Amino acid sequence: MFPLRLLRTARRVLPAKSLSTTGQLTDLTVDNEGIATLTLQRAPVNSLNVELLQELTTVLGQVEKDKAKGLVLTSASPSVFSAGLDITEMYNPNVERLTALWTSLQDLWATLYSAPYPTAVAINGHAPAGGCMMALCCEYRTMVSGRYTIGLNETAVGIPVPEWLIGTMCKVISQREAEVALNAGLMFTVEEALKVGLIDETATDKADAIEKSKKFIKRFDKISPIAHSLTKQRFRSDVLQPFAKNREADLNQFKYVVLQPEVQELLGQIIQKLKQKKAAK
Ligand SMILES: CCCCC/C=C\C/C=C\C/C=C/C(=O)SCCNC(=O)CCNC(=O)[C@H](O)C(C)(C)COP(=O)(O)OP(=O)(O)OC[C@H]1O[C@@H](n2cnc3c(N)ncnc32)[C@H](O)[C@@H]1OP(=O)(O)O
Repeated sequence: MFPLRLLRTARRVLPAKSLSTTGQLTDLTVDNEGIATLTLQRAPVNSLNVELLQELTTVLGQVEKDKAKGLVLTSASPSVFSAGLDITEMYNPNVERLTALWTSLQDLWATLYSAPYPTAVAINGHAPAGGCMMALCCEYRTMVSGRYTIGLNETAVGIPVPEWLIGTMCKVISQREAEVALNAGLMFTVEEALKVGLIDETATDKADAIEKSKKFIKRFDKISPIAHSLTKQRFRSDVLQPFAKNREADLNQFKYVVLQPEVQELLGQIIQKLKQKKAAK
């Protein structure tokens, strides 16, 4: 049996104003064709803390409920799509908050990865770790050309990559490319990302990236929503189903790893480095 939420029967085209909302950390607008644009706006780098993760999942639920034609994800920052998980949430953490952080990340991944509507991302800047994760969940990736990087660098910050995220990456680039990159926490330049297929096309700027993303969403105008959502589900179910069974173990492993003294030391060093970099600017 398929989860009921995947049986998407019709898309509604509502006037822009009826669906648009602005949360504190995100902005949702819907154009006249019914395409939703969700913008991350947690300055300065859209790092994913508990509140941003939860707000994103709530807004995605609203996009689904309102039957938008599709979703474009982007960021309000001029040079960063998202810096990934908020490192300060993992350093000397309160364990309850650490639990909420990982549970909220799991919720966001599961909701975006299994979204029954078409999804595209306009990556307008750096997209390390959790930033790359959100991009990988979408069905189409456009990235603005420039000196930006994208990739899953978790091992570089002392965190092993969970199986569901490895699975998500291996659906997009070859297992060989993924293994080489993830084991060493390598980041890709825009050109490298295009070459390995991590992104689908480049864009000249954010407006161009959004336009290209919308063009992708419009490909589904003549496709039955049920045919689209069930086919998407079938492609992704081998990653989604084991994840659903192992959520608790995944959470426990994350907490165990993050609380190791050597990981705490590494996170402290990264925070220091980021501070020094800022001071040197
Ligand atoms: C089975 C086992 C389970 C365990 C599995 C666990 C995890 C795996 C999977 C996925 C989850 C995701 C994990 C993560 O996302 S970890 C986070 C990794 N992120 C990074 O390493 C990015 C670090 N940041 C940067 O590289 C750069 O900031 C940037 C994004 C390239 C942007 O550079 P720019 O020059 O534009 O800005 P600054 O560097 O000057 O930064 C400005 C400002 O933002 C602060 N900041 C940057 N990144 C973060 C961050 N990730 N969290 C919190 N804060 C961040 C930085 O300190 C500056 O702050 P200031 O107060 O000085 O203004």
